[in-house]
Amino acid sequence: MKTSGIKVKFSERLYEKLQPIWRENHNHPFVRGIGDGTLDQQKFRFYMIQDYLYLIDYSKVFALGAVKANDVETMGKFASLLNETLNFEMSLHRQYAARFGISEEELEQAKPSPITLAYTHYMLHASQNGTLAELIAALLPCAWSYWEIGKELNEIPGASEHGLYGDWIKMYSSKEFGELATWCIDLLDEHTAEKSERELAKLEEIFLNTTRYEYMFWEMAYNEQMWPGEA
Ligand SMILES: Cc1ncc(CO)c(N)n1
Repeated sequence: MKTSGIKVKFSERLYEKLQPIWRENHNHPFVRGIGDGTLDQQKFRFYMIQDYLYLIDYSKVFALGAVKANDVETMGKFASLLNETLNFEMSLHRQYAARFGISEEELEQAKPSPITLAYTHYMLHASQNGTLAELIAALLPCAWSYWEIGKELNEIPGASEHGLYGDWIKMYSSKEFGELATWCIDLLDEHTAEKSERELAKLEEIFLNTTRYEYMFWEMAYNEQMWPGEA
């Protein structure tokens, strides 16, 4: 039996599915507040600390990617992503922390909120127990959704020049960050080209779960949500 010759890239299929969640991200008061500069600084401070903790575990997913990769080129890419996250992206957080009077030590010793913990543990679980494709499906929404948000906010006149939030917008709309996101998208497409529908369905579920966690992270930050009974 002949089937249609046109094969949709897996990332294109995911792009369709993630639309409703991304729309919620872009409309979220936290994201809008970064864009128009009205976000409460206290909420941003809370977010920065939680995001730093998040990125520590996210970096470990890249390290696991290097372990699971089957060729030197992919290993090298994961090594670059690990380096970029620890030494480029996270330096943004360290700079913001310094502006808020938070030491690096305090940053690392902060406690993760329930959502931070749930999201990072879900990603680490999928990465440790799954295939390389599952690992990439788990990590992709992070880079991809931030790049989209960064680009969108960068379109707002003056937003990237804002005294506090401008640097955040510059980071996530930057060419370097975009390359990181694009590389993850391409890698997922490469690793899913030959997969069965059953495997793709599993990857889609993982991808959509971390996409949902991205939304929940904005919500958590906006509400400065810690454990019940804790400030
Ligand atoms: C929660 C979260 N998702 C994505 C990114 C982008 O790396 C980030 N810094 N934090």
